[in-house]
Amino acid sequence: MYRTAFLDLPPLQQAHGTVQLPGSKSISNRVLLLAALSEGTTEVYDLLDSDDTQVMLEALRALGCGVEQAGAVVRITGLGGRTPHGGLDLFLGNAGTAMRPLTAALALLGGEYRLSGIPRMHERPIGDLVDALRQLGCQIEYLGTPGYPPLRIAQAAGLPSLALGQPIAVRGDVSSQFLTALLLALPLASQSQDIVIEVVGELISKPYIVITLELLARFGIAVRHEQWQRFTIPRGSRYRSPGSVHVEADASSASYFVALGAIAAHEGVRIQGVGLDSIQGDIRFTEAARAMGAVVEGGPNWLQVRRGRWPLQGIDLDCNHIPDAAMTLAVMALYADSPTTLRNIASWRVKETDRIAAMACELRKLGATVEEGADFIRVFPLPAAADWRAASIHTYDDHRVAMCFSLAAFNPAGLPVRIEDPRCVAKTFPDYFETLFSLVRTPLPQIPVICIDGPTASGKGTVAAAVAERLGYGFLDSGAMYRITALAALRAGLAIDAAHEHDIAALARTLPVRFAEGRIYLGGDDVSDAIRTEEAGMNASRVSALPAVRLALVDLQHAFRRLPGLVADGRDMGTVIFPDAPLKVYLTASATQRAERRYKQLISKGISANIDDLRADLEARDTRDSTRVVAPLKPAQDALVLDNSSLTIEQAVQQVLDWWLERQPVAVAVKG
Ligand SMILES: Nc1ncnc2c1ncn2[C@@H]1O[C@H](COP(=O)(O)OP(=O)(O)O)[C@@H](O)[C@H]1O
Ligand SMILES: Nc1ccn([C@H]2C[C@H](O)[C@@H](COP(=O)(O)OP(=O)(O)O)O2)c(=O)n1
Repeated sequence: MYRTAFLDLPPLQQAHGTVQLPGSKSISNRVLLLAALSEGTTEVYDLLDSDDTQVMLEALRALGCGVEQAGAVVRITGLGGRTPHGGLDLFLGNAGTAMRPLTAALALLGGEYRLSGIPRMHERPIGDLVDALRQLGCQIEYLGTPGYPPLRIAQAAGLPSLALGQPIAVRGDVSSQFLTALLLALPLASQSQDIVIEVVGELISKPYIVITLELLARFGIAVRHEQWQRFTIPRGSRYRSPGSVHVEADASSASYFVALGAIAAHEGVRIQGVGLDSIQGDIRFTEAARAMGAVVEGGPNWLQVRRGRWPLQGIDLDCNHIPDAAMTLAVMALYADSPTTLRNIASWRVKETDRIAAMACELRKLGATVEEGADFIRVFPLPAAADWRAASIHTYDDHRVAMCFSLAAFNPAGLPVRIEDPRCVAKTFPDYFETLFSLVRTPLPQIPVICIDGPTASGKGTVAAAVAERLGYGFLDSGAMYRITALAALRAGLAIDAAHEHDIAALARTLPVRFAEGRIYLGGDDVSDAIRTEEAGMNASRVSALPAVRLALVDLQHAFRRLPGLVADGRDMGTVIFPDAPLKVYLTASATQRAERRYKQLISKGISANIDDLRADLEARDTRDSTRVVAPLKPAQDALVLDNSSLTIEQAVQQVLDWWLERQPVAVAVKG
C-alpha cells in the first residue's frame, strides 16, 4: 500500500496478465454480521482485508464474538442466543456497511452502545433507518446532528416490547443499506410472527438487496418479497451457520480491470475470483463496458477483457443497478468518441463524498467538459492528445475516486497523473496500485529515475532512501551491489585484483542477491551488516574498478527500473546506468564534513573509529573512484550539484524533491 502524500502514475500504454482480486466488501461485512448472529463457528474464506472489514471485526470482537484469524481463513464464533457485551463505544471509521447493520442489530439485541465514525461518517444519513427502528419501539438517540451518526442505542433495561404487528416502513430511495440493515437484523425478532417490511419510495440499488437475500439464505433465512416493495421474514427464522463461506472477489473492484482491458492496448486482462455468474450487482458493469466497446468473456469464476472498439463509444445509461462501478464509466468516457451520460445516480451524493461533484471537478482538471445535475453526470471525451491536461487528482478520502482516475494515465498525451492520498484505497483494495502496476507494461523511458551520485559519506544513501519513500518509488543502493560482489568474491577465495576480474565478473552475473524487508541476503545469508563495514566499502571500491565486474552488474541494476519510479544512488547512476534519467543530482560535502558524518555513524553503531583515519580513507576512496578508467565518479553533464555541507538531512531531501517536483507537468500546469 502506498502511504505517500501523492502517487505520480507515469503515462501507461499496455496491460497484460492475470489479476486475483480481493474479496467483496459488501459480501464480507454482511457475512461477518450474519456469522456473528449465528450459533456456532463459521469459517470465512477470502475475506476482504481492508479498513471497513477491520472495523467490523473489531466491533464483533468487542461485542463478545469469537474472531480468530488463521491465514486466509477467519473463524467467527457467533453470539447465538447470547447477549452481547454492553456499554460499548464502537468506532466504525467510514464504513457504512458496518454502521447501518450494526445499528439495526444492536437496537434489536438490547443494551447500551455508542456508535461513531470519522467526520464524513457523521455526514452520511442514517435517519430513515433510525425512524424505522424507532417505529418498532427501539430507543435510539442522535448524539450530534439529528438524522446522522454518532448514535446512542439506549436500552439499558433490555429490549422494549416491539411493535411487530404492522409492516415496518423504510425509505428505499436514499440508500438500500437501510433495508439491508433491517433484513439482516430483523430475524432476531421473528420467533413468534412473520415480520413484514415495506419499502417507501422506489428502491434504489436493488442488486445490493439481492446480495443480502442470497446471503441470508446461506444462513438459513428465506426472505420472501413482492415486487421489491414488501419483504417478509418468516416466523421462526433462525440464523444457522453454513459452516464455511467463500467470499467472492469484489465485482466493483473488478470494474477498474475490466476498464483497463478495454482501454489498454495488447491482449488484455484476465480477472480471477469473480465471474459472469456473480451474485454482485456490479458484475453488470461488464454490460456497460461492452456497450462502450470492450470485448468481455467470462465463466464461473473468471473474466477476460480486451480492447474491442477504439476509440470507445459514449453511452447513455441508467446506472441505478451499478452505482459504484458506474464511476469507472465516467473515466472511460474520456476515451470515447461521443459524450457519455450516467443517469439515476443521486446516491453518489451521499457516498464517501459527494461523488457527482467530485467526479465533475476532477474530470474537468483533466481537460474534460462535464455537465452535472442532481442525479446525472455527462462527460464529453478528450479525443485529441492536445485536449488533455496534466492534473493532480484530489481523492476526497474516497477509494473509488482514486482507483478510477488511475485509468487516466492511459491518456494519448503521455501525461503522468497525480493521485493525491493514494492510501484511501485501503477502504476496499489496499494493494490496488501494486496490482495495477503488475499488469501494465510501460516503455522503460517512461518510468522515471532520479539519480543521486556522489562521493562516500556525502549522504547519498540517506537522501535517496528518503526521496524514494516520499514519492513511493523503489530504491536502488547500487553501492550495495559492489559491496556484495566483493564479499562474495572473498568468500569464494578470490583475491580482488585484475587477475581475478573475469572470475569475479562471472560471480557477479549470477549473484544470488535478494532484498527483503530492509535486509539484504546473499543466498540464504543475511549480509546486511557484513557489507556495511569500512573494510567492505574499501573492497567494494576495489572491485568496482574492474570493468568486467561493472558490466556484469548492469542488468541487475536496470531491473530496478519498475513502476511507479526509482531513486538510484551510487557513483555512475546518471553517467552510465540511467543516462536518460530526468533528474540527476550530484551530492557532495566537504571531506571534513564527510569524515565527521561517517565517524558519528560508526560510533552510533558501536563501532570504534578514528576521524583522521576515516578522512584519509575516504580521500583515498574518492581518488580511486574518480580516477578509474571505467565509469569514474564525476557529475553527469546535466547533473545538478548539491553541496550539503551546511544542510540538514531534511533540507537536502527537500531540495531534491523541489527539483523533482518543479520538473513535473502538473507543477508546470499549476504555475503556467
Ligand atoms: N545533510 C546531510 N545529508 C545527508 N546525510 C547526512 C547529512 N548530515 C548528516 N548526514 C549523515 O551522514 C551519514 C552518511 O550518510 P550516507 O547516506 O550513509 O552516505 P553515502 O550513502 O553517501 O555514503 C549518515 O549517518 C547521515 O545520517
Ligand atoms: N554506482 C556505484 C556505486 C558504488 N560503487 C563503488 C565505489 C564505492 O567506493 C563502493 C561502495 O559504494 P557505496 O555507495 O556503498 O559506498 P558509500 O556508502 O558511499 O561509502 O562501490 C561504484 O563504483 N559505482
